[in-house]
Amino acid sequence: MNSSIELTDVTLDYNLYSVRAQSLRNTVLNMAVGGRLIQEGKDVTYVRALSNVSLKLQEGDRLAVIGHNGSGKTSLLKILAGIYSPTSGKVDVRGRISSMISISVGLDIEASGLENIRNLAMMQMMSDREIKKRLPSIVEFSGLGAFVHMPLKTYSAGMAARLTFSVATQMDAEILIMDEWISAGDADFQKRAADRLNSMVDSAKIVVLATHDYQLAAKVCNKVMTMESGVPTFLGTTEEWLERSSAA
Ligand SMILES: Nc1ncnc2c1ncn2[C@@H]1O[C@H](COP(=O)(O)OP(=O)(O)OP(=O)(O)O)[C@@H](O)[C@H]1O
Repeated sequence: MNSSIELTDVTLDYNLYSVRAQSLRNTVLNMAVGGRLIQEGKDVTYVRALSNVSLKLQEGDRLAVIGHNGSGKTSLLKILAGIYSPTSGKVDVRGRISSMISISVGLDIEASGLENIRNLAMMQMMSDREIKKRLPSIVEFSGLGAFVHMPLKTYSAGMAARLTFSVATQMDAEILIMDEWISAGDADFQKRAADRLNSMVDSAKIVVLATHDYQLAAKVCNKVMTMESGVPTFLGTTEEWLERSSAA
């Protein structure tokens, strides 16, 4: 089966259960940073993080999603990864997805590194057989050694990052969804992490990468989508985008 992504008029609202708009009286409700705050009566009741986003990607496409803080990049990736359903519109994603956005959500600080690796792998939809097969290489790549038997609460931030990265990048993804180019661990680990990410990007059929880094976008991606307040402001090839940016 061919991998593909098709979004049609996708809108995503986050309900806020009413935030008194009076406290926002002196601020402009909709600014360049963040999604659109939607007001009903006196209260702000939801944030429109994505507004009528349509997108078609096929095998070979590497899309960079670029925008200010709060413009909707992560929300879009979460929709693609199936973490959120859209408020309206249609999402059709075909292919095995590896998403490197929400993986650390499933960490259990009381459990050992090894138990956490198993849990995270299960959340990545790996089968028991696959986990068993891949466990040694996940542990080896993490470089955590005997620490994999210790509870996660004894880990430094960098050690925990090594663990999640090692699991997230162990799958053969057809569709790779990334929120920023992950840089985990110390200098030595970062070099190995970059090599692994590069090879994942090479072998994935479709890549979607949210980034603030224009150079990285131009290097890795053949398509670019820019976003402002949840609205796509440009969608085209990287060459077109570079031409526009240099003309602007
Ligand atoms: N759980 C939530 N509840 C309410 N609003 C949210 C929630 N998550 C995100 N938002 C809002 O949705 C909008 C889009 O956020 P999103 O995280 O998608 O932006 P982003 O482009 O990824 O930002 P950044 O570059 O800072 O990571 C923002 O206005 C944000 O305040």
